[in-house]
Amino acid sequence: MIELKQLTKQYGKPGRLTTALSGLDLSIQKGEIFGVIGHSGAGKSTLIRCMNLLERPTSGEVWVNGINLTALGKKQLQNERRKIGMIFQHFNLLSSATVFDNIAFPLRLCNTPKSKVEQKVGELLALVGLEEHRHKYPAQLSGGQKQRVGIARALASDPEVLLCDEATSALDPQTTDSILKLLLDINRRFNLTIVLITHEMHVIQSICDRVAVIHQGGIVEEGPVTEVFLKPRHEVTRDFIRNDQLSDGDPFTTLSGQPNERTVKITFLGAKTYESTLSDVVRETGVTFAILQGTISKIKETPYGQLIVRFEGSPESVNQTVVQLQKQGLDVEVSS
Ligand SMILES: Nc1ncnc2c1ncn2[C@@H]1O[C@H](COP(=O)(O)OP(=O)(O)OP(=O)(O)O)[C@@H](O)[C@H]1O
Repeated sequence: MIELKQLTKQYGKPGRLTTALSGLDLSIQKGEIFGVIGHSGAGKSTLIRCMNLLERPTSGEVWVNGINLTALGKKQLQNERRKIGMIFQHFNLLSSATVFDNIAFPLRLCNTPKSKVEQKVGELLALVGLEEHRHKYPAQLSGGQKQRVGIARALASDPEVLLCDEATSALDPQTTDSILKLLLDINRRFNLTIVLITHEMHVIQSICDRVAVIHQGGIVEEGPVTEVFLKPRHEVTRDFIRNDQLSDGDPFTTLSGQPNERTVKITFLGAKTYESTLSDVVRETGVTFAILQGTISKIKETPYGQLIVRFEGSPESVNQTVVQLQKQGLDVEVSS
């Protein structure tokens, strides 16, 4: 659906160049919600703005729906851009236009008949839950309502892709969740491909199917959110997860065990999260355990659990416990 090939973007003049993206490759499938996470300055905004050529890459190609946007002339690019909606952190609404007129703007731009504009904007207002606010101006709306207008406006031209540039970063946690829910609903109803950039792991965890971690203009880790979130490989990814869980130290890496103790990290995914595997196995092997840290939560709709426990028992019975847990399909990592 979206293919970025060897994308490079440099700003500035020769001799004083900043490289925002360096030879980045990325592939996003139709109908998925794809998140890009990275720290400030990593290149997120540049990346998402290159996807509709709001920002022209210095080199490389941007393919959307089988069309190489980077090779198109002005007119053709304008046509293709209509299929790519975008929403922004600060909403970018026209302050002197009503909610209705903001949403109608892209339709009027391409000379849509008045009755069709009325009908389409009416449908979009219902979709984003703003029917009662159609005559208000942006200044009379809350942040969440403004973003709903932004979403409705982005959907007016029936796009195939929706790009979200830090769309919830200016909102409080509750409003963020309601906007994320709306995006998920739109994704499912219309099979709309959604690409979002964020610096918040919570956003990725709530609605994304896959995630890429961007650092210094390149992708350092990429995969299904369940994999990247539960088994982060890159230090930057681990950083995001640690900060998100507000943990002030990981007992898995900071505690050293006694000879008859072993610290292990057990990861439960899906239905296994709610099964009694751990207590069944230790009852059999005679090992005792203390829970040092634990989380049970969801990644999108998939439940998961992660426990850091200290097993105590003979080395043989502890080893047997680990093997048994793995046999039951749990992911068990033993601290070295
Ligand atoms: N118009 C510009 N001119 C010069 N340098 C720029 C421009 N836009 C971005 N940069 C630089 O490119 C790099 C990537 O910036 P970008 O805004 O894409 O990062 P980001 O991950 O979106 O950061 P943030 O989360 O702070 O918005 C940074 O070093 C930034 O200073």
